Amino acid sequence: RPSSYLGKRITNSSDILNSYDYVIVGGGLSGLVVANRLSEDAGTTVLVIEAGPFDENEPWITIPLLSSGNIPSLGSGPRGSKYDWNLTGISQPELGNRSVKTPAGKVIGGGTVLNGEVFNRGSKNDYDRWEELGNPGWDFDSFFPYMTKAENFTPPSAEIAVWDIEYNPQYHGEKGHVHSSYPRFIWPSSENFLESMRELEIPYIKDSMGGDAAGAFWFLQSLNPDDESRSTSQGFLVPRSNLHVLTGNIATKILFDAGVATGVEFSEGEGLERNSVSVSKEVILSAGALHTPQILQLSGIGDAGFLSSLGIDVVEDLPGVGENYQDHLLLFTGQAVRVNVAVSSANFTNATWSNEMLELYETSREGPFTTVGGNFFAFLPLSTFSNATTFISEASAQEPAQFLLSNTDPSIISGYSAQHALLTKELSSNSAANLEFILGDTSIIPGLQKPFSRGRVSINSTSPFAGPVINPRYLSNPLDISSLVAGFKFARTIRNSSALQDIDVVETYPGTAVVQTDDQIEEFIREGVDTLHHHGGTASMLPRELGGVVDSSLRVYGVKGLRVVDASIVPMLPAAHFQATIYGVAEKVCLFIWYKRRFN
Ligand SMILES: Cc1cc2nc3c(=O)[nH]c(=O)nc-3n(C[C@H](O)[C@H](O)[C@H](O)COP(=O)(O)OP(=O)(O)OC[C@H]3O[C@@H](n4cnc5c(N)ncnc54)[C@H](O)[C@@H]3O)c2cc1C
Repeated sequence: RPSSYLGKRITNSSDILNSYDYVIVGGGLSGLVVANRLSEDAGTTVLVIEAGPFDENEPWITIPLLSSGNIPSLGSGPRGSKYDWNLTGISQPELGNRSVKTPAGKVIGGGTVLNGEVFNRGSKNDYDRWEELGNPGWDFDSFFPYMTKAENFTPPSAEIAVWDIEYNPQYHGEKGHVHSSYPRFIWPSSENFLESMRELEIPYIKDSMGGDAAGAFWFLQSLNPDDESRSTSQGFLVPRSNLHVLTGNIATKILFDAGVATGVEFSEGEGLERNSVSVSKEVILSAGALHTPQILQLSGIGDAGFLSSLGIDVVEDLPGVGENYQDHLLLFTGQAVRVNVAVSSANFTNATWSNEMLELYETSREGPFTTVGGNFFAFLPLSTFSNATTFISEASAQEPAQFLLSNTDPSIISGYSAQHALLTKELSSNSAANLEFILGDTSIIPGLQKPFSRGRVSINSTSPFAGPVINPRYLSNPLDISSLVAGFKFARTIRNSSALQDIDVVETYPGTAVVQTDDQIEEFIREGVDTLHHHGGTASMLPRELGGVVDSSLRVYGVKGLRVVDASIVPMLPAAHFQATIYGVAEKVCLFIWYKRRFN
């Protein structure tokens, strides 16, 4: 990782130009990808405004295992640190009124500095749905080249390849700026997990990155193979004199003149001076799925009645802003297990062993610290682990509107109904995953991939420093808890496979005697389920009559000179961890921007 950005780095707002061709709000994953492409043209001026600072290459960010937060005795990495917005959602009735902490990167690189480094893509069908919802050019085949464009793939080394890790070069890019590679260490229990999948007749996928991702596979990490350190979107910050990066400043609103975005207002913090910068071509909003709707609403774009109730002048009545929120849900507490192998992640409770392994990493970049705690997982269609017919009849009997908040605009109900129909159809698919199973030697964890529940992110104050109100509405559609209950039971089936019994896998928590019946499992899930940090949908790319906020070129409806480019635009989550997809979204939008520049 570059220890610092060598281009024009600005901390004092008086040092920026009065006007730029493009101003990008948010220097996270998407913002930096767009900044890179736009500034390739030396005659184009680009400013990135980022609320957070540059990080300082702290070991709890760069060392994969330390930063993953997956081994409790090694700390929680950057989560909860000064690089985190430290947000919390509002209390959730379906979770026993628990509020869920929602980490989000407040740093150059955004979520890519905080994330768990899992780098994978969904199945073809996951993206084809985006086009089916009315977004031409976003089917898998059209979108795929942009996902690979961002990637800098390194094939598995000879020592790793002996684990049957194979790859198809056509599924990867080699010229992008985010590294994807396999760590130099394989957890010994992975072999048993691999064998247990074979035993349960789950397809083994040699390379899941090309659109066939329903099965079990080794996963890539966003990992720089040169020094086995975290690879972030900071790699896209190529030093150029026409690319300026202003840190430590919060964008407070987008400025409009007669419906055209003319600039951005920003400030170092509450009670401090507000400054502004003009823009001659476009404002690109890349503040992430939790902050983008906040900035839109503060700028007068959102549901007109709601904005007026807060005294905000309406620039465009767009009820979809902040709606259609989706997240993957993970049962982090899962089933804690104990494996009987000499080298397992349980060994980290032994400080001597842990220090030896850290030294191994520091001296030769080898050993378990190169991993994020596991190497292998499975993304499974519903029929693999449950009776899909029951789910299909329950979903078919649902009236979608009943699962949204009572004050939901009719356009959003139409959009959700269209998504609900696609989700229902997928319940019978063998090529679309419904749940993910993270297979590690301290836990077997199910994660919901195709949520039927939809939440909302909004403001309740006109202060840009107040933070968004996050109402994820987790499990508000009961189909989601049913999937997780079935997944919890299947995790026990995996554990009981003879391949895992060969290493004496024992469930240590919650324990079969304590949590046994469906009701008990359900209660256990409600008490423990957590965010998988894949927030999306809050400025969805959908037709306007389906509650959309941006069109298929990611332009905000009804105004000129403003695009949203980040996880907010994803209309339905793919069954995959999110970053590899979002890198593709940010690469793809540049095509539209270039096209407009050349031909308009
Ligand atoms: C803890 C955690 C773990 C994760 N684990 C994984 C994983 O293992 N694998 C995976 O694929 N994905 C993972 N993700 C998800 C992935 O990192 C995100 O989906 C991705 O970063 C989203 O990119 P984005 O561009 O939408 O937003 P971000 O990367 O979040 O960038 C948004 C940027 O905008 C800035 N910003 C916000 N508001 C303002 C404002 N008003 N003014 C100026 N700047 C502002 C933020 O500070 C931030 O830098 C994880 C995320 C988190 C938080």
